[in-house]
Amino acid sequence: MIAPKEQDVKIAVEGLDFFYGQKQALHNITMDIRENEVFAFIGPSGCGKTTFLRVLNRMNDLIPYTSVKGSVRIDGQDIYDPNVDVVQLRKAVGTVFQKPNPFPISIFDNVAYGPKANGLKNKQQLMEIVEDSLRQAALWDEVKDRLNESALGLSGGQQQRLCIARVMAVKPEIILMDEPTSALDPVATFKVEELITELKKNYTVVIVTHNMEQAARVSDKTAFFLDGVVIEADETNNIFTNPKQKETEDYISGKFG
Ligand SMILES: Nc1ncnc2c1ncn2[C@@H]1O[C@H](COP(=O)(O)OP(=O)(O)OP(=O)(O)O)[C@@H](O)[C@H]1O
Repeated sequence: MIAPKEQDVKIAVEGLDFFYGQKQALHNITMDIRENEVFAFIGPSGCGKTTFLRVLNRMNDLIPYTSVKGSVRIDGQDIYDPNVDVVQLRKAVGTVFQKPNPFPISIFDNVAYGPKANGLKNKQQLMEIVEDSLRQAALWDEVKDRLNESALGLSGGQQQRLCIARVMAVKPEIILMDEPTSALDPVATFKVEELITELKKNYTVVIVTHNMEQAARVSDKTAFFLDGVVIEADETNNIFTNPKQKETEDYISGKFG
């Protein structure tokens, strides 16, 4: 019998320590995230989930007094190498934030913003990218007749899918999502969760969530963080049904958090 092909490692983190000034927020994290997988980070407030997500596209560089030890490789390349072009890195590794943050311009211009900033002027090509990105974000049918209207007129759930389309438009390889549904109602949350499952066909998705049911629904792998340490990372099913560590079991059974 031929063994199924192992998915390629997309993000390889090794011995990662992270500091805000003197304060160490992440301790010796080693983790592989594979291509076309949805990887969820769970854990109580302040345990370092967002900090670690931001390590993956050097967003923490924007905060002074931070420092990193260890390595993060994407497709084998160390992203903390001084020669890395951070702007290119953040295009390849896009972020969707907790609160939808569309620009106060039209729906079309929101999605076209990145490609235009990269120098694309051809109207036909821009239109194709906008349509394609909105389709991938499962928003096209809802907005195709109002592309020139302000994005601020969309519902919260539509705005979040617009922000996902905006990330898609610059053709990333990895999408980081920091509690992407925490500001959304259950129907909008369901749509974004469906979308995440669809996105993994073409992208690697890393998601921070407070919602354990959400992690169980959308992710292939889950890492449980506690006080800046990854206590356990495994297939999501194992984490929720057969955790190896007592801390994980206590957390998922609601004993703390
Ligand atoms: N800009 C900052 N400066 C100093 N310390 C920070 C900063 N941001 C986060 N921290 C600290 O780093 C630790 C990890 O925070 P982080 O936001 O990564 O946790 P989290 O698990 O994402 O929390 P939450 O679930 O509440 O968003 C916390 O102790 C936090 O206070």
